[in-house]
Amino acid sequence: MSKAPVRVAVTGAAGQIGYALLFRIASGEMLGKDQPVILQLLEIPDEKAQNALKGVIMELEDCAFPLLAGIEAHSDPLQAFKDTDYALLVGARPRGPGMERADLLAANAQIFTAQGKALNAVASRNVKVLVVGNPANTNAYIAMKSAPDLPAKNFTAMLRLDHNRAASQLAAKAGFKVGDIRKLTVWGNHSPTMYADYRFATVNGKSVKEMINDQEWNANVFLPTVGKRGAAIIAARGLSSAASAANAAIDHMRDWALGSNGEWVTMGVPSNGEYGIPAGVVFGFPVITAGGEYKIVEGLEIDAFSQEGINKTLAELQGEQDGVKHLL
Ligand SMILES: NC(=O)C1=CN([C@@H]2O[C@H](COP(=O)(O)OP(=O)(O)OC[C@H]3O[C@@H](n4cnc5c(N)ncnc54)[C@H](O)[C@@H]3O)[C@@H](O)[C@H]2O)C=CC1
Ligand SMILES: O=C([O-])CC(=O)C(=O)O
Repeated sequence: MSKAPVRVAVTGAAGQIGYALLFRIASGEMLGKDQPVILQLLEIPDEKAQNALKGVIMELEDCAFPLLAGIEAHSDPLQAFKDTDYALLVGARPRGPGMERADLLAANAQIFTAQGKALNAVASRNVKVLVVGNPANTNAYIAMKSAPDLPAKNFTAMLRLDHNRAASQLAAKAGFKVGDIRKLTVWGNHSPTMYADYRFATVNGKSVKEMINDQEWNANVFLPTVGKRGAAIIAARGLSSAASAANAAIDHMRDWALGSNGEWVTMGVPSNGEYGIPAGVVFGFPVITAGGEYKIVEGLEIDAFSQEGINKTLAELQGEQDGVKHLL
């Protein structure tokens, strides 16, 4: 018997990530090739954006995806989030050339307060929320705080792009297939301060750290390359990453919904105090997912270099949170 459709809300649906994301959700890449979906798309109440959204919907129709059970266009989050099972909060103001992420904080805080409240009012009580729009961790924190009737654990931020970037850099350096890496993680904020950590990573049972054996490369090449990759793409393309961001969003939601088969993945999730991260801070952690739930991998040894990296990204996140306190 075929499954009942689930509702997937996507904000910023007419933007560049939306354009790389919606077709993959509708084709079953996110929730499985047997799971029909209803897309509930949100754009700002602006004629140009709403027209662009109409065009995207025409293209979705023209794909004749068998799993696409319905498409809705909205300009009000209270309608877009009605009964939604999954919410991908992409819509936000992207960073342009020379712009710092901190500049985006105030503009985006307003958006995520309103959207958190709307989710609280009308979404499924089990809604799984992924925040992509930057600053992603803090926006997820704002949405979570604005939705007191929903479980805090259901609010997550996207660190998967950083994770995937780190995996590719390591594979290129050590000469293994990127899909063979296990036990990689990225701690902290989705920003240049993130701490990508391959101390536990293995390829076919062999330690990646031992394969590379180059702390100077780790500190002075690998970490800055991964941390500044978003800016490098903006400098090259004149636009921020879109296809790779959409791909990471698919990876994040797929693994959360369908399980990671015992493997580690990185998700930005509210801390329960693990690794000394204060409770409630939305932080990148290694997690294992199963049965629609994630579990933070605990008990990993944190050496002095890693502790310094974690402290730095935590301090940045706490600074961002302090900056929005008055809005919550
Ligand atoms: N977490 C991550 O790893 C990454 C995050 N990003 C972030 O994702 C966000 C989206 O990026 P793009 O799609 O490239 O931007 P874009 O500017 O192409 O599209 C954003 C869309 O969101 C819409 N929007 C703005 N405010 C909205 C609201 N309140 N409700 C609904 N829709 C709204 C805009 O009208 C626009 O169509 C940006 O904040 C960007 O910085 C981008 C790459 C990676
Ligand atoms: O850097 C940006 O503004 C876009 C982004 O989050 C990324 O590519 O990681």
